[in-house]
Amino acid sequence: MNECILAIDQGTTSTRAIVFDGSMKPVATSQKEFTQLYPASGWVEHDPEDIWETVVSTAGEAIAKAGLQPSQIAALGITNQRETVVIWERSTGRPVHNAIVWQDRRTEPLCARLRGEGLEELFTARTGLLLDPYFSGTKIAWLLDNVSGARERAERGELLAGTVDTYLIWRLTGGRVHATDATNASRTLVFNIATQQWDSELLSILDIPRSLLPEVKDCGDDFGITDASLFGAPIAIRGVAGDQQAATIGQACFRPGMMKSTYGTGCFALLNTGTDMVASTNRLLTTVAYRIGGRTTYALEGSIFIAGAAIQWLRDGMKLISTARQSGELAAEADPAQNVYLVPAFVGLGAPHWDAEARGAIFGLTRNTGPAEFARAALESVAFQTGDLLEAMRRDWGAPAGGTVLRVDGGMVASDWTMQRLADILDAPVDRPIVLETTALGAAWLAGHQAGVWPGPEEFSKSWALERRFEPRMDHETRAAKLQGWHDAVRRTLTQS
Ligand SMILES: Nc1ncnc2c1ncn2[C@@H]1O[C@H](COP(=O)(O)OP(=O)(O)O)[C@@H](O)[C@H]1O
Ligand SMILES: O=P(O)(O)OC[C@H](O)CO
Repeated sequence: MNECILAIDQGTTSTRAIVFDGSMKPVATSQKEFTQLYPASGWVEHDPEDIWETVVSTAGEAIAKAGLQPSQIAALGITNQRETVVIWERSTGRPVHNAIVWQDRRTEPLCARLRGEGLEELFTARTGLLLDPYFSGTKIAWLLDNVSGARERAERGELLAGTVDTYLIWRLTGGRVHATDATNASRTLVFNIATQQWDSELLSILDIPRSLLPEVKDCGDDFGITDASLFGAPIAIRGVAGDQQAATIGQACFRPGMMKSTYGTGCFALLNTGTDMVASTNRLLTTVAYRIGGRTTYALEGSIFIAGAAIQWLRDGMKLISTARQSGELAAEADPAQNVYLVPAFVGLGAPHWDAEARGAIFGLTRNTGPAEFARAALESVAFQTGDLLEAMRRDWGAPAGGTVLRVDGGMVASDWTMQRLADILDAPVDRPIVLETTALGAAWLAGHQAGVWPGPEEFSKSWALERRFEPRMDHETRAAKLQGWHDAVRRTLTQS
């Protein structure tokens, strides 16, 4: 029986395709970066054609590297950068504009107007989100209002919209399937997470025609079959989830209280809250963790916009290092007596502050401050921000029975120094698994399970294996002093108190 699964992980800066064998191990990978477009300050776009090209080429390459015929792939799972939106022509598949990326801040004036009209509470109650430019809804509204003829064409039913998964499913199936999954839908600002339906009142506030939007399916479902001409044989698309939710699945966080944090460009921590839709009083998001067999599991999410991107800034902007790996080596040389704090609000601050107008700041510089202190401040900022998220989660949900254990993944967790500092600042163990491609693994599991060739959640959970646990080692006084310094730096960076 064919038990190999292909996963496509369409991320913010690159696309990865990974083939997993029947024992759920990655056997072949292909990765391609693509161009980031910054047409104006605070704007971030992707050319959908770039996204498409990297998906098709990496998928083909991964299948070939695995030494398989496409017909030997049991199913395809898709996971994707969330919130990023595309609008395209129903008849040709041609996008009417570049994709507007999750990091893009152009819709802050619209968000501010809606907040000013007192609508945030309504949006939060229905969607679990906040009125921040991060989410898809205001981006769709911007496209309809600013692309010539788009609104009229949308009203005539000529256009379709979707997050990146939806756009890929449309193209992979040769324009036959317009669908998304519940996790991606839950990031759009127009999806009611309690009823699991598009919300007509929110759609009307944002003036988005319902006909633009896809059908919302379970994460493991029938999303159609890829056009045979793409890979040489049709492949069934059986799993879809937003990348942070896929990582939650890949980390086997299936029980309430289990938590993962992914450190890529940004950092996203998700706490499984089971069937409880916990409303945050600490500015966290309530979101769909996964929907399997018609049953919705929820999560509390803390989203930080800059994590690894701060290391890219050290490398490409400041030119203090030539590889990301050097950041940890440099940080280890920093002077313990210097208290330098970086608040990486390069594109505003996400959870729990949600200050779109804040910008990055550095505090505590002296004549002795050098590259090592900058590197430590950048890496520590990731630990401090995670600490703020976990504190908010504790307030909203309480401490998990048996104490907090954080499962980590993403490019940055390669840094032992950062993981140790994370455990120290959190005062909690940090678990790094052997398989770090948890996002792709989560999508693969959804597809493999749905296709009936991979085991259920319990059996899958047993395959999760620890590579290293980082135990907290910092003394109480040092941690308390550092946290105080960090909170003081954040307070001075915020534009609103
Ligand atoms: N050894 C390291 N130390 C610190 N940061 C690292 C290290 N290796 C990679 N990174 C950071 O991790 C990020 C890449 O992680 P990845 O999970 O591939 O991101 P994404 O999926 O968001 O594109 C980059 O921002 C890079 O700066
Ligand atoms: O593509 P990543 O890994 O940077 O993840 C982006 C998130 O999905 C944004 O919400």
